[in-house]
Amino acid sequence: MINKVIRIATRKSPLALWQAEHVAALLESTFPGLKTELVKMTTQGDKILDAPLAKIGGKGLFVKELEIGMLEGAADIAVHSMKDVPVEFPEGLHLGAILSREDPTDAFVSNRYAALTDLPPNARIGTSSLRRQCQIKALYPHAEILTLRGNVNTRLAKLDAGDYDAIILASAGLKRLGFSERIAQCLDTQVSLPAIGQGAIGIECRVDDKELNDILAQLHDNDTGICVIAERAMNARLSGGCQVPIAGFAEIRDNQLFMRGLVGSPDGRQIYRSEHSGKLVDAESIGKTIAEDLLSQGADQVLQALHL
Ligand SMILES: NCc1[nH]cc(CCC(=O)O)c1CC(=O)O
Repeated sequence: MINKVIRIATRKSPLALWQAEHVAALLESTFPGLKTELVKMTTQGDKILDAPLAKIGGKGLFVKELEIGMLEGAADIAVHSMKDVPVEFPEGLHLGAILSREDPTDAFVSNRYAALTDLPPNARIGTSSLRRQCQIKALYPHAEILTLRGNVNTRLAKLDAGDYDAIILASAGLKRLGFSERIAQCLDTQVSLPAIGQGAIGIECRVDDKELNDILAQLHDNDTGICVIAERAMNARLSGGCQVPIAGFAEIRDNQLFMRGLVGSPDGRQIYRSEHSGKLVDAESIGKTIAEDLLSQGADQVLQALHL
């Protein structure tokens, strides 16, 4: 019996609440006696809905307020989509656990077309992700990419209102919220390489809370953790947030780590790719090697142009 209440900081979007409630249920079922409480917060990323995230600073917009909550003692843990978590943590905080990954792919969602390849050349596609934009434009240079912000439910409503021929969203978010039937096609990772950490949920906590860290360690999924380490090592070397056209996706096959990375220009005209594999214990160096490889191909120029 653990007599303890864990206060979980979360954003208020339906997906954030689903993820926080998922962690609450996991904790309560794994540790009899343990109770949880949700501490609902609003982040900068939730407030600024009219600008593409890339233009308003990107990094950490969805996590900062939750981190301050933990440092000030208003909450014990914060539940995040790993995709939204910057590679550097504030002093005193770290990841206590990463949960097993949900479907990492991007989803093609449309009310008129069954697959990306069915779209007419000048189709209107909704996404505010430069990573998705870059990969779609590389394949379909005539596609028109239109801004699409807001939470998953809002984005589906905008599609239904007829603003777009199709939209691209993370499959994981749609599946978690019960919208699997809205997915026309899960895009192959060769077509749309996912974002670093996509589909994985991370639990952040204070470094110094030993009892809490021991509890969280039991929820940790080792394989997902290794893949996310490799992906984030690539991102650290490229100093990219989730709002730059960077993709990175690691998988474990036959006890080997296999990873692919990509950097491109938003218009899809330049696209650099790299892949490496190796031992699981070398996850971090595999991610870093991919980053070095991309930089040596010319990715640094693409990234610099975006940071101006
Ligand atoms: N940037 C917002 C965000 N952060 C995490 C997810 C999806 C869930 C996940 O990747 O775990 C989404 C929505 C989306 O990209 O469609």
